Amino acid sequence: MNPMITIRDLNKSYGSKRVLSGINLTCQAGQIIGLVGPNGAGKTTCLQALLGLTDFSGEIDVLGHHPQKDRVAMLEDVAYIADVAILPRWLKVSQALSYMNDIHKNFNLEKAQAFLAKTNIKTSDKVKALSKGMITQLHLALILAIDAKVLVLDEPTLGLDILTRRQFYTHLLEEFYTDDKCIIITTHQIEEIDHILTDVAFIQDGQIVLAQNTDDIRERFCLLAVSNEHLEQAIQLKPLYKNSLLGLTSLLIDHTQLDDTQRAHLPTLGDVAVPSLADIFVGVMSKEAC
Ligand SMILES: Nc1ncnc2c1ncn2[C@@H]1O[C@H](COP(=O)(O)OP(=O)(O)OP(=O)(O)O)[C@@H](O)[C@H]1O
Repeated sequence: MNPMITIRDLNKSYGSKRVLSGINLTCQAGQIIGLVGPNGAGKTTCLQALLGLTDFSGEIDVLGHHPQKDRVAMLEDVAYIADVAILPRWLKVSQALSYMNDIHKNFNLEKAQAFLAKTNIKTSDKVKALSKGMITQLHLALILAIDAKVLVLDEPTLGLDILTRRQFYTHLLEEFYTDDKCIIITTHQIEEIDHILTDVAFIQDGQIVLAQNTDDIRERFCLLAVSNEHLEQAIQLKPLYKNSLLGLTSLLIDHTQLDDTQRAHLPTLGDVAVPSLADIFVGVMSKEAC
């Protein structure tokens, strides 16, 4: 099956400043990819290139379209939520709904209304009377009601309270996602989407440093909790990251860096646990040598 999105050797500079270097990424139907990286890593720039919002060098194919040359055709099947939701302040919610219904052939009015019914937003409200979080909710209602094949979400829950953030991800899975679609999502709150991601791509200084299926990545790494007695031996395993608390040290270990004997020896040094994606992210991004 052809990927829905292919990015090959994507590079982007602003003046003399290189912000994306040799990015390669593919996205297949059914995948929910988390593009995760620290501030300024290049996440938004990468999504903007994908959406044809900025020029770039390299190759990008979205559903057979070039994002800049075939942008209009591409956008029929691609929906996008930017990290800043901007809607005209004078607009009424009812007008926003009918506008979307008129201009987008894949917009499902009932879906948007059902989403809004779970919020405090009334169709008679004007945008200027909504709080920041409510404007984000309205924006999400409008975008998630588009029956798009590809959904691109840049920090979609920024500014939402925790209940609404959870509701959003439940809604995303139950009402939007099907296995013939793909979703790319950036967030700083990786622990909140840990359970919905099929894949992650960690980006740092404009480069993908790790891209892997989430099941494989959880098998690849482990968290080893050791007491001081075994610490010296455990450090020989070249952990990516260590964190000491109350006499126990947690070490993030990459199994691929160990031989069979070292792997077998791990449980004799301490408790071995499956790390969260946030643990792995911190370990991989950490520049501190152990
Ligand atoms: N229009 C621009 N002109 C010049 N530099 C820019 C521009 N937009 C982004 N950059 C730079 O590109 C780099 C990547 O920015 P980008 O917004 O893609 O990062 P990000 O990973 O989305 O960060 P954050 O998590 O903080 O939103 C940063 O160093 C930023 O300063």
